[in-house]
Amino acid sequence: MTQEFILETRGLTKQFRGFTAVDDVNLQVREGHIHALIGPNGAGKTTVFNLLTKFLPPTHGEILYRDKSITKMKANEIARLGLVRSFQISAVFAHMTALENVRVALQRPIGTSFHFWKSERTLDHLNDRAMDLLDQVGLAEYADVLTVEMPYGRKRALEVATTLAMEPTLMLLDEPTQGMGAEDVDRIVELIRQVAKGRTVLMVEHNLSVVSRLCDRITVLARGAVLAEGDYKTVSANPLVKEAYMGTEVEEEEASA
Ligand SMILES: Nc1ncnc2c1ncn2[C@@H]1O[C@H](COP(=O)(O)OP(=O)(O)OP(=O)(O)O)[C@@H](O)[C@H]1O
Repeated sequence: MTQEFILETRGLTKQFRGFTAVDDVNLQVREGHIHALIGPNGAGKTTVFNLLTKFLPPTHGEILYRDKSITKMKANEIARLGLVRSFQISAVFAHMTALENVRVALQRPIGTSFHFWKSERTLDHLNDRAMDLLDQVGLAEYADVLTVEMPYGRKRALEVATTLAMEPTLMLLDEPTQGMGAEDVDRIVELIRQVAKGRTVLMVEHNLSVVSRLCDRITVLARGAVLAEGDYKTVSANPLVKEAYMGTEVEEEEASA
């Protein structure tokens, strides 16, 4: 039994016309952890995420969620199980307010079932729940602000709120601090720490300072394969990781430490 792992991959492989983008990856994500997937550009991180969230079918291998194979399931089916990927900003409606966006997310159908907010609860309940989610991500004061008018970092927080609306057990975050200034990064780090309470988070993240502050476990990918795994101290001291990151973030991190 491997109950302690909420998500596992076994021999996960993706080939694009003979090019192996993901090569025999065995990933084990422990329940309750914040787990990062890192690696240099082109390492296969996004492809792994796309395989996990059913945007792509694997060429070989298996994906298990709580010990059950989800390899052949569709995106909406795994969302119903609680495995939810944070939506990109493009999926947030620019000309709706923050509150309206969260309400839409709460009413989003997942497969054949609807969130219970949709049918049985009154609009007031829906508003209360949406406000509660905005509050959780520190956006209460932005409730009536049009999304298009919100600063970038706040839009990313809104994206987290719309993901929370799907009631994830395992939340997949795709580069949550990408393109952010230091102040927004700090805010998002704190936000992820908050929302990770009582759930598992798997994130692709380039910012190694964020990874070192947040993550319990890190898997390093290089050329599609797992290069190293462990806590930040262990993987950042690994010579293979240093070599893969030559001239990039790990060295810069150390220089600024
Ligand atoms: N649809 C596709 N068709 C062909 N090759 C692809 C496709 N998607 C990804 N690749 C290739 O697979 C490799 C891994 O790409 P991927 O985007 O998963 O890496 P990544 O680690 O997310 O990189 P980055 O950090 O730059 O986002 C790259 O060489 C990429 O060119």
